[in-house]
Amino acid sequence: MAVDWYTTGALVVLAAWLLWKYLSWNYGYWQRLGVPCIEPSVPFGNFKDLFLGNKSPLESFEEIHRRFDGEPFCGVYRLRQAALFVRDAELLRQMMISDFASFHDNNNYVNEDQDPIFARNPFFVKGTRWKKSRSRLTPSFTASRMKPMFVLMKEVCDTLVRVLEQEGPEAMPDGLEAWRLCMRYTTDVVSSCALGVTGRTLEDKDSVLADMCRRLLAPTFMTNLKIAVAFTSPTLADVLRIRIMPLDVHNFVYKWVTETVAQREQGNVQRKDYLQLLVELKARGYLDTEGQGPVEKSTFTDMDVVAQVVTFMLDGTHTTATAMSFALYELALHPDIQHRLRENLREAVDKHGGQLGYDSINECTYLDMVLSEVLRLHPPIGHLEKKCTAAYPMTTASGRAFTVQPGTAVVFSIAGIHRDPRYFRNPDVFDPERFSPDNKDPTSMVAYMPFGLGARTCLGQRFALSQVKMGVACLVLNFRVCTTPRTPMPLEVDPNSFAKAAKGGMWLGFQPLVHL
Ligand code: HEM
Repeated sequence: MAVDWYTTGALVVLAAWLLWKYLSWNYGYWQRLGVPCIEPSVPFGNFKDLFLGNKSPLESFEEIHRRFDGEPFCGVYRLRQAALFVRDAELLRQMMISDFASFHDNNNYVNEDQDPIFARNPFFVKGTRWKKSRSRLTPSFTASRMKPMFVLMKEVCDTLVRVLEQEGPEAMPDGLEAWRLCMRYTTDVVSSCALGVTGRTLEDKDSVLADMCRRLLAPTFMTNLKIAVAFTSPTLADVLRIRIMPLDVHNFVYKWVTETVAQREQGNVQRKDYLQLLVELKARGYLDTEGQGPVEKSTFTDMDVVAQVVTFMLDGTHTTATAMSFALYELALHPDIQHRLRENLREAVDKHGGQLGYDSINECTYLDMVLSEVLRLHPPIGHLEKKCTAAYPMTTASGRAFTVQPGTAVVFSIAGIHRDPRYFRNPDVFDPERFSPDNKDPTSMVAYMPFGLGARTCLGQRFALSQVKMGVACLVLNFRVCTTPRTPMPLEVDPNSFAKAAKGGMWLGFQPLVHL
């Protein structure tokens, strides 16, 4: 049969044109509403560098925040999806706190069949299911339930010091990669506080547990790509059967947690840890709210227990290891601040019988100031994405009214707001004094949101701060943290990182202090 080249050519051109039309048909959306936006390009919209793996999500969103200087919000396109990008801290508070009913869902998606564990993480749960899950878990994170965990954290801190006394000097002149070190610490703290088991990842950095925790949300180009596709187009994610958690990691954690639960149930073992609360929740269907409100009974399965342990393992290790390693980095770069912190910590510890723990940590205001500034300059979660759940009227800067339609993604850059000179003077400078109780500027405090804002604010904030403060305090009290020839200066963000990470690693030296 003779090939009709004209017809074939015409069909190819038509198919290409239809594809181009399909990918770009939404690109006039913001212009039509009079919302300022950047010209998008097929097929990536305004996120070409993110999809090609040249920039991390944190940097991509921060860059857009900077580009729209003077605008309270703008429109962006990710692939074909039109999203409203909010740049104004007051407006964000209005939308996410006062008008929460219009934005109660996060703009994310995981397929429940492919990722049953992630699908139960409160971060991914939507609507009334989220409300139920949040109220079921909130009692596990009260201050009174956190206090006994300081004793467990201190045990891990002692191991950290012991291990570092051996590894630190051996690793010179390059020093140690601080994120991995902090990840070993946070993994051991979380294993101890959440599961009541000794993680031993500090003693054995190549342990299976350390590997599994790192891979729960492996910072790779493929992970970022899968997340970007799933968040932008759930239908495409379903068709491609996208799974975010690797299958071997899923199988490992499921077996590990259910076996531990069975041991507790059979042996009637009682411990004061998070898993015990979940076992109680599974048995009774509710947790004691310590007088905080009425209790509602619900079914809590083995998969629910596994999912909540993984939520703790994932959210409790990666973000906190990031915060802790950036704190050590800034302290290495600012020896004067490190010295002052050490003096303040010594005073607080002396005041409490030489014990590093709940009381001395809460006593040390300067530690709180340093950490607050670290979380401002280096928020581990650089941007957030919400979904409009009820039509929301707005007005452009030029006075034109429009409505944010249900289903529209509403995004904002925490990193961008935290470095916006409207809210923080000399925003790129590391200066803990901003958070001194006498200096706190109310305008800055409105814009400070490392743990998010509103009813969906981070559930583990108390635990996170306790864990990072204990880790930083024990290191500063026992070592001089310093830069080495391999320390990244200036620091470049790893384009594959989801939570902020330094490209090439965060190399730092730890010189043991002589205690007289
Ligand atoms: C420095 C460490 C951490 C940072 C910076 C951080 C930050 C955040 C942020 C920005 C959000 C989104 C809040 C929003 O949507 O407004 C969030 C949510 C969440 N975080 Fe954290 N987090 C940290 C540690 C932890 C820890 C240790 C846990 C658990 C033990 C945890 C559990 C959660 C959960 C369950 C949510 C979802 C809450 C919901 O949607 O209801 N986080 N976190």
